Amino acid sequence: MFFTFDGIDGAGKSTQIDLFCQWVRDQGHTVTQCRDPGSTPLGERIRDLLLTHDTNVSIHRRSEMLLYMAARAQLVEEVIRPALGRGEVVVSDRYLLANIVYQGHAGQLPLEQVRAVGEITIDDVRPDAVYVLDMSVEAADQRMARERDRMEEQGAEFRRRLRDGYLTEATSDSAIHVIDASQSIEKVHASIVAIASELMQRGAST
Ligand SMILES: Nc1ncnc2c1ncn2[C@@H]1O[C@H](COP(=O)(O)OP(=O)(O)OP(=O)(O)O)[C@@H](O)[C@H]1O
Ligand SMILES: Cc1cn([C@H]2C[C@H](O)[C@@H](COP(=O)(O)O)O2)c(=O)[nH]c1=O
Repeated sequence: MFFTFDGIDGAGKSTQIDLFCQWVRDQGHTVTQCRDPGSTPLGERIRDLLLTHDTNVSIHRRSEMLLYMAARAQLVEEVIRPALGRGEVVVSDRYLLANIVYQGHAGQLPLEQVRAVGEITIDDVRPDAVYVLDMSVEAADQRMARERDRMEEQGAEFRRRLRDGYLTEATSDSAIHVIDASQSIEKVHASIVAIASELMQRGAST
């Protein structure tokens, strides 16, 4: 099975992914954990380009969208598809939804273009569940007591469009589960596990 985690920066993705991967292992499964962009040599180079502050490198929003897409195409072919083929559970820190929301809804590129290129990158490798960790921008900001990367520096208005974008996408895609990330770490984990348990049981019985 394939699970992805997404949401605005600071909502607690890393914390929940670690807990979730451990829970999946405790159920007796082998887990392949990856991040988008990243987790391949090409993807990690692209990640560096996209997230590092470098005044000598300007990145237009369309170039940004395509760089994220290229990293993901490589991730699918080098990591995700092979792991699913081996029968492993794949857990990805972000995936196509982030492209649609960051570069489409918040970056204001035409959504139909982002979706169309996105379909090329994933080549039918779709998550069984997409967890969107949702909380107010102000509360997430308070959790981000660390140095911000290039994407995280885009201001409150951009971040508000991100949150709205995630919530909008969730209304039309039944694979997306919006989780109230303002709850305690344990409660957020329990909500995530409840959904995964049901999906895994359903998968085992078909
Ligand atoms: N439910 C929670 N309640 C209170 N604090 C939390 C909760 N979840 C995470 N935190 C804290 O908030 C901070 C940010 O968490 P984390 O690094 O998991 O989120 P993130 O910034 O979304 O992740 P990423 O680095 O993948 O973008 C950390 O200090 C973490 O301990
Ligand atoms: C996949 C993807 C990601 N982003 C943004 C979202 C984050 O700000 C960074 C990734 O870093 P994190 O460790 O996952 O927080 O990149 C994006 O803008 N578009 C994408 O497709």
